[in-house]
Amino acid sequence: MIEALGPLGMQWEMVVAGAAFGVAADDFASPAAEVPTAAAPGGEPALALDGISLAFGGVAALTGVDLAVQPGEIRAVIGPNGAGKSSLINVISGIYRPDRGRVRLGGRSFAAVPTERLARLGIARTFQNLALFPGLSVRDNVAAGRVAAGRSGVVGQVLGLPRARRERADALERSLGVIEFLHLDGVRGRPVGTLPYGLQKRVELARALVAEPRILLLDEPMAGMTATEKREMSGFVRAARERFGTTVILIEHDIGVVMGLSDRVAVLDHGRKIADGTPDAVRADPAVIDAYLGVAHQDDEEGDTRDDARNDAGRAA
Ligand SMILES: Nc1ncnc2c1ncn2[C@@H]1O[C@H](COP(=O)(O)OP(=O)(O)OP(=O)(O)O)[C@@H](O)[C@H]1O
Repeated sequence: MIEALGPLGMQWEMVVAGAAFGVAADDFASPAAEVPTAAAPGGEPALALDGISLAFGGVAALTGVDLAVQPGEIRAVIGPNGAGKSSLINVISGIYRPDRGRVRLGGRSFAAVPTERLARLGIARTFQNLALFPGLSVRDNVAAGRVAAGRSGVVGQVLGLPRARRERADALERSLGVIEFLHLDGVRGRPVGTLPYGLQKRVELARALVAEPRILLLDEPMAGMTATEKREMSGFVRAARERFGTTVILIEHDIGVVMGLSDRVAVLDHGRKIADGTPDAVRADPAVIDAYLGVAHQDDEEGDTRDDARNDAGRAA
């Protein structure tokens, strides 16, 4: 199957070079920031946040946020604009270092998650704004998601050493499996930039899944999609959880999608977690209704008729 694909040539080297710095930086992670946790067999969450606080200047983005996500759970984080959702996902993926609190992952506790080791910690993510290589094919974009899992390094890749060749073949084979799983076979040779937006978002999901992450962070996976595309995407996220046992944490503005897809929903407001429970419990929670109705009321006063998260959420509450 791999031979039939032909060589990827320079495109593959570009992908490898793009990912190389993250792999090399692994050696420089600060050991002081990482503490083994006491294992709690059977009860250890896939991911836990303990008392996370983060401020930008005088603005408190997150205040004392706790979150425990169980293995295999689909967990949404919602909240009005500016509630702290992106900050939370950026703390989990190591882009932001919290001022206080710790992140527990895979039996380790971190003051700051080492972002260059995300793949090895079993975390993959998608981005709010697409972060694909538009000129590369779907297949090569998806294969790029395997690069950080490789151990041959950029020199081995460029020199075509045996281990690098094996890793490359393995990456392509696994990519084809995920491409088939997400029904992207028909476009696998197409440059990603020529695909409709909804399909590009699906390619991003494929690139995250090919790393076989234990935890998948989805940052607004349905943004800009049509209702049909959102339904399809929800089905693929659910199928991914079922097939790979992946734990999914998603930020999503479409409350209808969130309520239909998630096992549990955490609600942020002004950087604090105000609710956390099943979709039905959260929908009926007076604190959530207050938070969203307050925002909706403010919008009315401003004459704001945007179909954004605040209005969606207000309707849902
Ligand atoms: N890099 C930054 N520099 C300064 N302030 C920031 C930064 N990132 C976030 N903030 C502030 O922190 C607060 C939380 O922002 P955050 O983007 O996490 O919220 P959000 O819930 O993701 O919002 P949205 O739904 O609009 O994306 C806001 O007041 C925001 O202005």
